[in-house]
Amino acid sequence: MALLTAIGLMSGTSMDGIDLAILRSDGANVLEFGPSMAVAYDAAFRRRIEASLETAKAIVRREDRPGDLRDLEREITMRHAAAVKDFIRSLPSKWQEPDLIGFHGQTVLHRPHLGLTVQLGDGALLAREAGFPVVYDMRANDMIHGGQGAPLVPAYHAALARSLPEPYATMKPAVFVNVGGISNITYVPASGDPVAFDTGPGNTLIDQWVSREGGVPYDAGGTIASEGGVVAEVVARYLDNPFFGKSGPKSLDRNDFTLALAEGLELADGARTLANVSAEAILKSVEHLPEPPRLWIVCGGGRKNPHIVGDLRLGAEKAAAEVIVAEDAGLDGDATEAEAWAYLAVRSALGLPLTFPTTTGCRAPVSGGVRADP
Ligand SMILES: Nc1ncnc2c1ncn2[C@@H]1O[C@H](COP(=O)(O)OP(=O)(O)OP(=O)(O)O)[C@@H](O)[C@H]1O
Ligand SMILES: CC(=O)N[C@H]1[C@@H]2OC[C@@H](O2)[C@@H](O)[C@@H]1O[C@H](C)C(=O)O
Repeated sequence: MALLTAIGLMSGTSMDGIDLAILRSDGANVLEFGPSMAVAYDAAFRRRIEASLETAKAIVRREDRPGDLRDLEREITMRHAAAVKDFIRSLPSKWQEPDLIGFHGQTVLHRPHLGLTVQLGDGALLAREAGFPVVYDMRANDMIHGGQGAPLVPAYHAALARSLPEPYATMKPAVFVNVGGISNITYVPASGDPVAFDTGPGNTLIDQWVSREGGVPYDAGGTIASEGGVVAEVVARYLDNPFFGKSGPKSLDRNDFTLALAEGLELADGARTLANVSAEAILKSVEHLPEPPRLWIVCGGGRKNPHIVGDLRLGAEKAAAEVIVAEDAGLDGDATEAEAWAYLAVRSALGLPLTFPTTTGCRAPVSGGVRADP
């Protein structure tokens, strides 16, 4: 089978910037990992993207670009192009000629029940600017085939699960948790298909809270939360949401959960309580899994919040499961999603499925993505 080298670009729901990674894959396994990089968005640009989520609510057809969304799409794409050029310049020579770029774009609207998902990102412009073929718009085809359009990272998690080091390789079922803006999980059994769905708020509520109440973009190292306590009634109110009672496939829009239920808390109590909400939301997913997991592998920015990981560990230990972060298994937890988009670009180029009935609810395994050549 062909071996392809791909760069993956992810700008997720946390809207904190662009993650980049490069790898070589045959579409089934990753044969070699290259370096990764992150480019942070400045605060003003992050606010502009945040504001665009409001504007995007007017979108009816996915090609609509109300207000300044067309300009913003161009700006996002040009920032990705600059990031790719910097990344390639920084790479050892053996990585400098990628076959493909996998481009996620910025999700500004996700309405799975309407079959509508919108990622701002002009793949043709990126291909021209970067000078390499681009695979983009990877969620749309899944929706056309009855899927939620998210999460897409499970195909990659399943590949990672096949190459975990001991003792983790044999600890199945294993669950990969991506604690990004929203959290999502991939359940990998010893045999059979992976099961995946979004599990609830990840970092978004914490970020919004500490930004509004404390003027900082995120609770670095969970230090703000360390000064506070969990307010159990608030956690209970969040977990009362009907979303948690539904089995998968299911996916969330960034704005499906808001700070409304946390209003009135002190800064530190709010940060601590919302970290607990993130952990409890993940633990609740066990109700919808075929069997209780033995191992949780935490990826995404939220693994750096010791309260999220600590609360998850406390809950998991009650069910005799172990919680590790990506690095414990030799993985790069900051780069996982960017790697996933590189891997998915390779699968798209080879015509392999990106999503499955058990991960997004599509009617049959389907490929996806649109290719743009320079
Ligand atoms: N040192 C840290 N301490 C605590 N939290 C952190 C730290 N670094 C990052 N984070 C959190 O992680 C978030 C970024 O996570 P990540 O990059 O996984 O999100 P994302 O790419 O938007 O993901 P997704 O697409 O899955 O929503 C930040 O907004 C912040 O809340
Ligand atoms: C529509 C959209 O962009 N969803 C994101 C978001 O962020 C996390 C979660 O919600 C997940 O469903 C998805 O991203 C990951 C990377 C995915 O598709 O696997």
